[in-house]
Amino acid sequence: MSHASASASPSASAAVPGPAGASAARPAARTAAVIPAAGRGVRLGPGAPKALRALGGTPMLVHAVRAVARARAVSLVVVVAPADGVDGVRHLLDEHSLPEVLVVPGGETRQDSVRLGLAALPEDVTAVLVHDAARPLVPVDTVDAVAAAVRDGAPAVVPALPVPDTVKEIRPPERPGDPEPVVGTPERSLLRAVQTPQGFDRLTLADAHARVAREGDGVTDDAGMVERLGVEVVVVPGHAEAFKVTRPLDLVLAEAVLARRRATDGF
Ligand SMILES: Nc1ccn([C@@H]2O[C@H](COP(=O)(O)OP(=O)(O)OP(=O)(O)O)[C@@H](O)[C@H]2O)c(=O)n1
Ligand SMILES: C[C@](O)(CO)[C@H](O)COP(=O)(O)O
Repeated sequence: MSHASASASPSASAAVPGPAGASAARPAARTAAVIPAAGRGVRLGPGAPKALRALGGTPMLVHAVRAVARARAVSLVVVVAPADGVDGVRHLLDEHSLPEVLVVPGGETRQDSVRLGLAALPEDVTAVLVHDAARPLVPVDTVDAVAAAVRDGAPAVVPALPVPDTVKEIRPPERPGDPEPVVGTPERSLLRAVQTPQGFDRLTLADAHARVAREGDGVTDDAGMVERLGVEVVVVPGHAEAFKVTRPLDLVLAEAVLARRRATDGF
């Protein structure tokens, strides 16, 4: 990401061959990253909001911003902060030499926060990567792979890994506390555990969010919203270190991964 100002810049244009081989002006792709960071981190346990919890002495959010900003394709980063914590997050990013990152207030759900982040993007942004602050250790190669697939024309891209466990589908028990009846075992070779950043053509993602907001329906990831539009989502390889810090044990693992990186790579 360039260290120029994050404010909107005039659209660049590139001459590209049209369908009949003629040359037509098309806006050059400008890729932004939206980082939802407005969650409380209830599953991680008591403490500061999850994105502000320390990992190797640095807030998780700062790791996540640096991880996506390292990608060459990303020219703008928007952080979606807790609505009552925008000034604090602004200050934190300034302290960590990230003044060019935009900070906007988030909403009640992840879906609301992503929608608010999208609304803050300048008009010339044509591609968007949505990345959880809670995935602070995503390798830059994964970010690059997602951005490249969008640049190559995929309207929606998810990084994902095969699922190591056998997965059961259950039916909610009739009485809370009763054992859960198993209703099926999906074919594991066809399952993928989905990570972030998820990459999108900007208009496709905005349409998907508008539709889900209208229908008042919750979906746990952005690609799931695009699927509802009937638009194809494709998978690129994810990475084991792009895991989400959700529960206390995840933080132990993240500290270990970071310590190993610092010992071997120097950061
Ligand atoms: N209202 C919300 C809820 C979540 N998120 C963000 O979405 C990402 C993935 O969500 P998750 O891991 O579920 O975070 P939390 O909602 O904070 O966790 P929990 O459900 O345990 O409270 C996180 O970076 C989180 O900050 C957000 O921006 N706004
Ligand atoms: C977007 C996501 O990280 C993809 O795995 C995930 O769906 C977020 O879910 P959560 O319910 O906010 O943990």
